[in-house]
Amino acid sequence: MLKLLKQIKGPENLKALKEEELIELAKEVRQFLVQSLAQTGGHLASNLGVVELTIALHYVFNSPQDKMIWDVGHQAYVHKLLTGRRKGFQSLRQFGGMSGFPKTKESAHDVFETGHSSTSISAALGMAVARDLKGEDHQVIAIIGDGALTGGMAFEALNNAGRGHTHLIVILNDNEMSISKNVGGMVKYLTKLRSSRDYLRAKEGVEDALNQVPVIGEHMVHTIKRTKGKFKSFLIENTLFEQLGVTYLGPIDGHSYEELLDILENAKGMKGPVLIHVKTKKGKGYRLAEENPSAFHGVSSFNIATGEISKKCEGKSFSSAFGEAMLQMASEREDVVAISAAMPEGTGLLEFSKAYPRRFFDVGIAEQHSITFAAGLAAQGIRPVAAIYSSFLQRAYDQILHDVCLQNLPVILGIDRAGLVGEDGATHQGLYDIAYLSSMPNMHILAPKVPEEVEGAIRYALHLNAPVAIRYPRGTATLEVAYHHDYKDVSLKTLKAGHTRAILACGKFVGLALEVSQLLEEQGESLAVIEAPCCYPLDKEGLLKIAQGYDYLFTLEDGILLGGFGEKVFSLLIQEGYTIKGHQFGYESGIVEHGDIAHLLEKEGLTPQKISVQIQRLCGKESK
Ligand SMILES: Cc1ncc(C[n+]2csc(CCOP(=O)(O)OP(=O)(O)O)c2C)c(N)n1
Ligand SMILES: CC(=O)[C@@H](O)[C@H](O)COP(=O)(O)O
Ligand SMILES: [Mg+2]
Repeated sequence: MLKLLKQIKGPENLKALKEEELIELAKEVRQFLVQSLAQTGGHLASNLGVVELTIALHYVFNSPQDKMIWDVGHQAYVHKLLTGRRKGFQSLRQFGGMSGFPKTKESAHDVFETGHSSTSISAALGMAVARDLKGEDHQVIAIIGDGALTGGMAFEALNNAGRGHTHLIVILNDNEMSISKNVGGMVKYLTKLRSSRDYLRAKEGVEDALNQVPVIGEHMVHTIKRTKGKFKSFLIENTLFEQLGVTYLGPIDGHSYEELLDILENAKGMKGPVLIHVKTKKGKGYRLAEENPSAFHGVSSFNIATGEISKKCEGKSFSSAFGEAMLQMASEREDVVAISAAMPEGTGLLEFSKAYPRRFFDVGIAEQHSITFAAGLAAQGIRPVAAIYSSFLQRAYDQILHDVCLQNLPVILGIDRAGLVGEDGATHQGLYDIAYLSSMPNMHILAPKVPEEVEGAIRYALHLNAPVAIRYPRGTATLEVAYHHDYKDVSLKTLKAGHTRAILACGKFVGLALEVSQLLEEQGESLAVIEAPCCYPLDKEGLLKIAQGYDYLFTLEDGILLGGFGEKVFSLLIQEGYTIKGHQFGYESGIVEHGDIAHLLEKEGLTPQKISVQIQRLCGKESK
């Protein structure tokens, strides 16, 4: 059982294996990944696809002297396994356990942290230039997927790399998949490269060898044998990459060690930037994942035989409510269109994409573009709704400010995964959106507290005719129907009366505020609960009434405190000449690591228990 894998405590043990043993090792790695992730959950399909590639990389290169940068980083599990972290898989993505992404603190082999897409080539180029400036001698390798290559930054980096002579290696892992099927012109181009035999021509060090190989026919595949070895890869000239100044090698079979070891060994000695096009199969080796890679992209624990997911979301998620509401809006208004940046499943827009293919736009992993594209649509009278996860929307800060808000264009942002997302960790927690959006002119931020309010929020946003962000969290939330409202107006709403003290909350955390109030009530204390359906701009009139009616005001938000909702509340009160005692509850630190949400909230002091104790203390009372 896992005879070879168990011997591997680091890349040196891998290097001690014979080439023939690598095939068996790949089997063991796949077996381990499926069994382990069936328990813990994680990013399965992408990792199953890069088993041979990662083994070959660690066989040929010397990590950590040679630097490997994993784009997105969700496919770095095999790298973790080969660099002494097998035991860490027991606690993968759990609170206090091993991260699902590369982490510099976790291992010297993780040289650059990722989580968001399309950063690897820029970082690799920076590291390669630093190496040359410092007179060092090592390799820098970026491993980027075809999905991540749809992100503009990857092209900015290639463009930059291509104009210089800095040596770096870019591995393009092409499995024709993003989370869903990959989309766009680049994908078509890669497909053409995968199948084309017209371009084949030898290049660089193999040109001499090529001259000695008889030309079999203009359109036939040239097998190029290197004098020193058995370099059988195809070298295609005039690719887009070549024209940018990056040597293109491939495409090769990413599950064949013969091809992988050969090409990696050769790429080491080449000059300038080199891109190796590697074809792989997402989900390889686990039939269910091969057949449906999207379903096994990111999973929670599952049954290996049936693929059935064990932890199901109970109740309707905010994302599904958003998807349903968008279907409804589209049926009512012809001007409504939906935009996704490579996340139609995650954002609940899959049905919309099928029902309204002409009004649905998956732009790839291109958040920046998605927003300016939406601005263009809005400028011409269309009503675009772009559904993007909170943390990925950070990519589009200036597009929202410069292209949408300054022109006051009616672009609606469906900000999914706002607040804690849990297991994906620091790179993915949606903590910053209120802080950065509320400083933008003309922007409105709505925060439905239950999925049932999402449709009302979209209707209200459409009626506003201005930039509107609707933020809602991962998963679901439930509250008694009596607390729901229909977003006909966004004035502050008192959900529960109280005297002297009030808590003002927004979004899903309104539920938490109600729990705090309940707990205090059980101790004979009162705390009024007030909801802000719109976190920004604030309902000034309503807020001034609160300042007059209570001695203490507490705010509660599922976001970072610095620049957040609470800060805006207290700052407005100060501006208006009011002083009120109180406190802001939210995330004090800008970094919240991975783990299940319950543990994270406990650590952040955001449980009913901890908040109520804190409130009592701040009011100079003992908790009972
Ligand atoms: C900026 C950003 N947007 C969206 C995502 C969500 N996301 C994670 S992996 C992924 C697909 C990546 O596809 P690819 O790079 O081809 O890797 P594969 O999963 O196919 O191995 C997406 C869209 C992200 N991590 N970062
Ligand atoms: C790696 C990545 O960024 C995505 O796969 C992300 O993990 C998806 O998150 P959800 O599971 O919340 O859709
Ligand atoms: Mg891919």
